[in-house]
Amino acid sequence: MVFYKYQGTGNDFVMIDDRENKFDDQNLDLVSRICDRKFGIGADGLILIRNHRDYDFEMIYFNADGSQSMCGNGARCAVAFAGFLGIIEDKTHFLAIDGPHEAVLNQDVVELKMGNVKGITAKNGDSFVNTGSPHHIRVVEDVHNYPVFEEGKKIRYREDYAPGGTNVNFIEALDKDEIFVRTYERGVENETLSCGTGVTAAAIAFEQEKSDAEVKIKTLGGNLSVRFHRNEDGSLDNVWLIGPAKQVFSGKMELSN
Ligand SMILES: N[C@@H](CCC[C@H](N)C(=O)O)C(=O)O
Repeated sequence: MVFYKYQGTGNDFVMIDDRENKFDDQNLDLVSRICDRKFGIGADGLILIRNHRDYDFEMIYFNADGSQSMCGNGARCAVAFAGFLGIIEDKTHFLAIDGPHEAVLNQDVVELKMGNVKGITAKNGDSFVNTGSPHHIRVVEDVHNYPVFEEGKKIRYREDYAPGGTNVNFIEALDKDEIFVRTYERGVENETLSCGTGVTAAAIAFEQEKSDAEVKIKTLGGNLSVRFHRNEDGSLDNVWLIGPAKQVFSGKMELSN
């Protein structure tokens, strides 16, 4: 089977054109073997692109361990891949696990419209925001030297997030509209270089004053930006995640069960 590898600010994905529905999406062991960095291709996640009657395409996303959720960087990469396959031109309307999304593709840059967000839940000085995937957010002083893996793992498995768990983001303010974000991702069970739903949640938790905001984000894997509109009841719409998505290589894999 032919596969492609994409990365969106260092969050990397195996991409498969599965418009003929040949990939067994119930075989989660196969997904985790493909994503294994020593015994497989290696990636934070695997994405299938499938046909859908009402949309340009459907994105089926798996974390490296085979679990499923919404993936912002993965969706940006899926849009770039759909452009590469000729399924879309510069604008698209596609379906993901959390519902429909719009996106605009401009060379390597993808602007992705996220789902509406209910609001922010206070968590003892930290925050929680669901942007299609669950995200705990903590503001720290020196994010580069913060023990993201150790602290992230503790929060990920906390009882208040059981049984599903949560992703965990640590953020440092760099300027009035700029933050650095590091994320521990559930389903990868490690820090990734960037997390799209995570930086979106972090931007929403960070910028609580303005009704229309744009936040610049730095991650270990590159730069993103997030803009959104906050309604009077605290809910958010017109939430956009913007950044690069690139094909890095392609190859052929043997599919053995
Ligand atoms: N890397 C992703 C998030 C993927 C899903 C997450 N690990 C979860 O299980 O909630 C992103 O870019 O949003």
